[in-house]
Amino acid sequence: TMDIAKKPLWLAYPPGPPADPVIGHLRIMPSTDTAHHVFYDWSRRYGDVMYLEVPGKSILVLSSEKAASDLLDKRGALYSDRPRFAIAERLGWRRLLGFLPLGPEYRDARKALQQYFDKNNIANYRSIQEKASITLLHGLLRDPQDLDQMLHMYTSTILMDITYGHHMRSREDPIFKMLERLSPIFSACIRPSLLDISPLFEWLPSWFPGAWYQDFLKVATPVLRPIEEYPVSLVQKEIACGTARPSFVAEQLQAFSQQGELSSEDLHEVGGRAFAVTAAGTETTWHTITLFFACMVLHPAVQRRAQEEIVRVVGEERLPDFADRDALPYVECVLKEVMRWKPIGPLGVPHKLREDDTYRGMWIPKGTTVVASTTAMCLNDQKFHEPELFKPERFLPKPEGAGEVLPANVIFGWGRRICPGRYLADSAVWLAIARSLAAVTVTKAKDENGREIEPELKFAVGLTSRPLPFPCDIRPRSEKASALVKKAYDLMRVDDVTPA
Ligand code: HEM
Repeated sequence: TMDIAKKPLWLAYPPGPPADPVIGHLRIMPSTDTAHHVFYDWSRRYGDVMYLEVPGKSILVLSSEKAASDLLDKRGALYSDRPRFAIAERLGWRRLLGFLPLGPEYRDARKALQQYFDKNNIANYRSIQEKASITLLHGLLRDPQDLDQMLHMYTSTILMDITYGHHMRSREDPIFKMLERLSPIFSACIRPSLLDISPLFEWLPSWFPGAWYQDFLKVATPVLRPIEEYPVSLVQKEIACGTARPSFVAEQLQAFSQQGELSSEDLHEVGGRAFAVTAAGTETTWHTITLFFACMVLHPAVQRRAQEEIVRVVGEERLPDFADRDALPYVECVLKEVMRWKPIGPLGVPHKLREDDTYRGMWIPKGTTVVASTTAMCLNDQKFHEPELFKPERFLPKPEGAGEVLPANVIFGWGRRICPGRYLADSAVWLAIARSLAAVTVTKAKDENGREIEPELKFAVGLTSRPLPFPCDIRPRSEKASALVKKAYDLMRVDDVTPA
């Protein structure tokens, strides 16, 4: 009501679907797993700046790059706050960078992460990624049916090493076991609940309709404590023994201890910053690579063309490396198209508006949740021809391709909140893609009668859209390729057991 009082009479709210009195769009508000599609459909009717209201919340949905950049980039000082994520808060995740409201705590944590994962620092993490990629390829050749878990292992290995200096050697690693239990928790974290409307609903019994979160919180909370605290405690011990490897946490602990004895508050802060990396980086990167494999199963001609490019440019005596990247334009197109075709962050992460604002003569009240729809931007037929189709050539320059462009913002977000892990994500995904193309060929699996199984791609959608495991057949691309992988793997194991 305060908002209405302040709104000048001559300004209207942005358009949106018809609303009911009092409850606004509550009856038609889509569930989390369909919201990206429904918002996209609505945007075709009501435009790229849409306004929705439910009790306790107003939502602005931006469906074009122009609107997202005008507001989230150019007016970043106004549009970079975060709405509250009630479930995440109850889990003790209030401090995670991605969920933190603006303020000194956010500013310091953002700065630390941004520096560590800065474009110029990413080169330092190449050998970590290369080793993880060898383990991945070796695994693909040995246990091809475990694709999904191996890809999770690949991104976890990289992030655990960079963040904690922790070497994950096997899937039995206690930290990997903890990470595996996190996935279902992440997806529940942003499910709308009565808690979004009022914290008073905290006292509802779990049998009450809509109070699903009570049972969930009971199960999830004990899973989370150790994953935030245990890896940091390992680094502390290693620092004490002088065996700590360089890592984000080691650096942070050192920085904090320069200001005096480490307090438990400091440890909590470092733990939170580190866990923010795990939480935001592991699954997103993993799901992107899973989606790549799905695309290759569905589009054998694309896979063949990318493999031919690699053989032509890199040869068969070695695996592709970061230095080859610029010489592999088609592989680059494949990576982009995987990110565009079914974006794994279908609605990005919502921002929040700090002050009343106006845009194109429309009124947007303070406190509005602002969603930049990645899905709508990726499906924009003004920018992408036949946007529903998986067509990497669209990104090749004309006349060979369509000369289309995928701005990094669309995938990695906007303004001050843009993903600080985007350079690492990009290089980890590229390496997995390029090396997998070099080492293996994926095809449709066959049933017992030898008939090909058409994989049906399904997604579990929360904050991210996770491609569910699908049947496929993974084989060495050639004898030579598999020998290369085996040799690299054996060399790495020798290095691993040889004292430095
Ligand atoms: C393909 C993989 C990835 C995708 C698609 C992705 C995408 C995103 C998006 C869309 C956002 C929200 C930006 C906004 O609010 O406008 C975000 C935030 C974030 N990402 Fe990523 N990300 C990926 C990988 C990573 C990695 C590897 C890391 C860690 C090194 C990371 C760390 C973060 C953090 C900490 C935030 C919160 C930033 C903030 O609120 O200030 N992400 N990411």
